[in-house]
Amino acid sequence: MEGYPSDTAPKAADVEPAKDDEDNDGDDSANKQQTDKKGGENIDEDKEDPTNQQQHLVQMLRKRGPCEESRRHSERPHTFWDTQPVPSMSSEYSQDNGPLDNVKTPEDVRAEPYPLPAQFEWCTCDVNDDKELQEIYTLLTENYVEDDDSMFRFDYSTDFLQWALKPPGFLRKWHLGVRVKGGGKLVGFITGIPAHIQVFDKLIDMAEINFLCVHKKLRSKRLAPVLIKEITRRVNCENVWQAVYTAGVVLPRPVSECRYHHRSLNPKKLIEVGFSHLGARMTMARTIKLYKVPETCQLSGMREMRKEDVPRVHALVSTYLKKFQLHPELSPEEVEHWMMPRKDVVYCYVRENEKGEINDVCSFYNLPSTILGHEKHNQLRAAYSYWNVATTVPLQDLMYDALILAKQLDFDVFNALDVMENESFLKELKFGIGDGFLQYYLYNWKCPKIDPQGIGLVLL
Ligand SMILES: CCCCCCCCCCCCCC(=O)SCCNC(=O)CCNC(=O)[C@H](O)C(C)(C)COP(=O)(O)OP(=O)(O)OC[C@H]1O[C@@H](n2cnc3c(N)ncnc32)[C@H](O)[C@@H]1OP(=O)(O)O
Repeated sequence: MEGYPSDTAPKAADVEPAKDDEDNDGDDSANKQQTDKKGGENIDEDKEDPTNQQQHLVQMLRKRGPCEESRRHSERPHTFWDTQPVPSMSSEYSQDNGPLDNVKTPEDVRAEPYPLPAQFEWCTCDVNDDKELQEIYTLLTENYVEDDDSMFRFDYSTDFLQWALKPPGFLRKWHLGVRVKGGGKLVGFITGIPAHIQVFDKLIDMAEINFLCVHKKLRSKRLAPVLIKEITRRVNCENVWQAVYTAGVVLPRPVSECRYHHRSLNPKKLIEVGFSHLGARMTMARTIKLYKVPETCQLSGMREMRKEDVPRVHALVSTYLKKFQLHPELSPEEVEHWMMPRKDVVYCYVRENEKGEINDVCSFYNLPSTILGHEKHNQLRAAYSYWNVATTVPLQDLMYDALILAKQLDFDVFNALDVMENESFLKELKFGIGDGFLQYYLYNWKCPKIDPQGIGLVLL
């Protein structure tokens, strides 16, 4: 997937902290609140109620819908997408749940790769080869998703790419590259990984498509449609006819429109680098205090997930995900792959009770961004909320510990989409709404539109 709130922006909106946020400044101690008030920083002195201001701003942002650029993008003709089996922008959402194309077999699939402009050639990338992995890393780190103002660019690490691209059953030929002819520089990339995705009542073998990237010097030359057609061909050759993907841009046609929310962990740095801004009538000191979290977990029994936890974590996660209209059906091996902690890549914690039982689990992954052209800071350390299941405590309490753990790991910001049951904790835990959308898409599938709360899928 792509994870900036829209291709447009990773930046949190300038949301002033709500008054009740001030009253709940991280360690949730009543004593502390009193001290604060005594301490002379009279947070209630403003005539306008900041709670109302925040709600007003959130409502405005919600009403505004996709940013203007995305809207223009969606209203123009789509030379490529209009030829593909995706619902058109103008049609009503379907009440059915099924494929758009006629049923085909791999024998119907074109045998030869699609032609590329003369100076380029296809390559199948080998992420087990350090040199090739480094080439992919360089292409992405220099050319992948940026915010609208080109202040930040995703910086997926090589370890992250290995993890993202080699789940159980991965196919090397779905790691597709474009090189300058003669084994030259890698200039284009797109990947698929296999997944079983449930959409309403149907379970479908799909490809999850990600990491579409064309070198900056080769933009707007219609290379992306060729990459998409060739990955489609390679996926179809395996008798797979549907795909799921996310993007910041609006294309024909989202099955769901979700939003990122951001929780500052290191507000000073976030403000210094322009990710967020000091709210009106806020000082840096008050902002730092507002976002302070305790040093240690507040729930008892929180510990890192271990290999022997896999069966139980699988049971918890797979039962939980069934609630959502769009979700992956994960095998125990997939849960092990996606959730076992990997340093600097993915973090997963379980809550074990006195009887040694595990009933709650939270996880987040590490996706930093390069900060472009900043003299003091060059990397933004962002944790992204992943699979979280709370059965013995409120989800909010579990996620509060996730924030604490992310802070211990020195993350600057904790990002979460409004998918699954995340709305239940976003406001209380002082997340600010992002300024863009993340669109979810299905390829060769029509179905009713799904609310963010019906989405049980997080793509990397
Ligand atoms: C069954 C199996 C199916 C498998 C496939 C399922 C589909 C998978 C689909 C891919 C899922 C990817 C999931 C992710 O990885 S989302 C991440 C996308 N990557 C980036 O944003 C990185 C930075 N940007 C770039 O590298 C380039 O700008 C890209 C490569 C994005 C476009 O290159 P360029 O800027 O040089 O443009 P062009 O002249 O070659 O081509 C223009 C055409 O491309 C359409 N376009 C632009 N952006 C996207 C986009 N994000 N998804 C789909 N289509 C996109 C655009 O609307 C236009 O078509 P049309 O509007 O005229 O019709």
